[in-house]
Amino acid sequence: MHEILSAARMRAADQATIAGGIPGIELMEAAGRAVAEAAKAMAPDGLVHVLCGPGNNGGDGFVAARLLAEAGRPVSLSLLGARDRLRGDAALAAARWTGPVHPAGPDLPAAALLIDALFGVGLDRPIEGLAAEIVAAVNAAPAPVLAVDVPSGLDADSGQPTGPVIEAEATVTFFRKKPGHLLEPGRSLRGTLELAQIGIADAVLAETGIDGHENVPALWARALPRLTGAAHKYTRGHVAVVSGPATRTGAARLAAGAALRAGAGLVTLASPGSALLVNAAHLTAVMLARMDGPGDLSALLADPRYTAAVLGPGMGLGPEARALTEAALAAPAALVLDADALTQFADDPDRLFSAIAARPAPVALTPHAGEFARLFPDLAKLPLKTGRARAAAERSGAVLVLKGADTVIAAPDGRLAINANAPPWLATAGSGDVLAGIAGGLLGQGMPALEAAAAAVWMHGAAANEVGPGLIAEDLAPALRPVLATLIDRNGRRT
Ligand SMILES: NC(=O)C1=CN([C@@H]2O[C@H](COP(=O)(O)OP(=O)(O)OC[C@H]3O[C@@H](n4cnc5c(N)ncnc54)[C@H](OP(=O)(O)O)[C@@H]3O)[C@@H](O)[C@H]2O)[C@@H](O)CC1
Ligand SMILES: Nc1ncnc2c1ncn2[C@@H]1O[C@H](COP(=O)(O)OP(=O)(O)O)[C@@H](O)[C@H]1O
Ligand SMILES: [K+]
Repeated sequence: MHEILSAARMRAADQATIAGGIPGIELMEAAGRAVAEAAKAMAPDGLVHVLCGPGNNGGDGFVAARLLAEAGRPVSLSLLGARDRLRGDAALAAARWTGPVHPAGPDLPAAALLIDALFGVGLDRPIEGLAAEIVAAVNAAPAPVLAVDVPSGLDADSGQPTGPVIEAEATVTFFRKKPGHLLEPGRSLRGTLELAQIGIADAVLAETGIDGHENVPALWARALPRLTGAAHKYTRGHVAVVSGPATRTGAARLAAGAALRAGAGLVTLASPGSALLVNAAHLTAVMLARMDGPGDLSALLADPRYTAAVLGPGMGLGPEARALTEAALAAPAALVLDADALTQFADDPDRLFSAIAARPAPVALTPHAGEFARLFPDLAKLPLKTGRARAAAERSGAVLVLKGADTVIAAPDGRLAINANAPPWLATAGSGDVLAGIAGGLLGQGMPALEAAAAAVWMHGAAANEVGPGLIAEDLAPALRPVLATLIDRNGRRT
């Protein structure tokens, strides 16, 4: 259920189902039924007004209107375009509606609920003219809006509005979610999302392929580190986190604390001598090692007990800082490169990618959009965030975590997950450092890189939800405890 389908793949799934013998009108009846049920739940009484468009999305609206009327609800319906221009299943669905069909316009009746069945995945250009006036009127109306499949005007693949767009309280979509339901601003515009099954068999996915998954625990829960009674701290991995200079140490400590909380057996902060005292004053369970330059870091990481290292948070730019990252790239540990450790390679990204290609252990890169554009200036111009992440993972050979409200995680082999559990109060200084630490903690426990990165992003969002508004980055690591408790039971088993 967590696969994601683009508009084109969704059409292919519809078509394959119809070719397999299930008439399209049956799918449309099932879709309309799901919309009608959602409408009843949203507005238990009062008028439901259904706005139908000229394609099959409008067809779903005709079905929902009929079923609501049959259930005794007052229903009115308006159609954008001429009734005799309706084709195929939409024409069939309209023929089964026996109530009046009003011409659609911006004058809306006072309704308890508006159903937006104007445009679905067939939208292929910006909404203009009369349709745009209707969209504006719907958004200005006091009634809540239930969108059919996608809020009209939203591009189902990118999550971007093509122009004027409906702001929905809720959306019912069919068979599988579309990328635009999870990518911002689509995720905000669609309101709550219900996934309805309409008679398309899961088996069609083998034929259509998928565009990725929603990032949910089912994707990676089986890869979580398994704790047995025989565990000792060295079986749980040792993570090194590289500290910045004396005036910029907080970010690395945030990452180190998060790595420990994510389950690493030991975490050592590798600190320049000049920053040792300030770091020491703030650390307890996290250990401290003096590290003055790339030679020291290479020597530290040559110890095979170091299973992962995190570089970037508060690290700084310039040749010395970059030499540290080069030393880490040459070491055997798995790596998380974040923030400055990415920007250090802005002048020569290929050098980073060839170092990644040459090392046996995995690397996760965790850029936000700005850092991404420095490493992948050409890819930053691609229209889809999913496409940007996928192409960057392929080029770099690393697992790519393209952060934001809608973080996308991509592997070089094409696997991809879109994260949708992060609340906006995560947008606060230092929260990215915590994410890098969680990822390092999971990688250090031997979790495969895509799974570790996806799990880290999900846990980060879940921890932020535990904390709630008012969150500061320091709150996140403690909040991992209740999150981990939902994933791992008291016997150390994955739940
Ligand atoms: N049997 C099935 O396949 C099932 C499909 N299902 C449902 O069908 C939906 C997809 O239906 P769809 O493909 O007919 O496209 P849809 O979203 O209704 O819009 C296309 C229409 O709008 C027009 N148009 C486009 N852009 C426009 C614009 N900016 N401004 C103005 N007009 C514009 C375009 O006409 P054009 O002018 O381009 O000729 C065309 O008439 C899907 O989201 C789901 O809800 C479910 O019932 C399950 C079974
Ligand atoms: N609006 C938002 N909603 C949810 N998560 C967000 C939002 N904005 C940022 N985040 C998350 O917060 C973190 C910010 O990281 P980053 O940009 O590196 O900031 P910093 O360097 O201050 O830690 C990322 O994990 C990102 O996914
Ligand atoms: K719609």
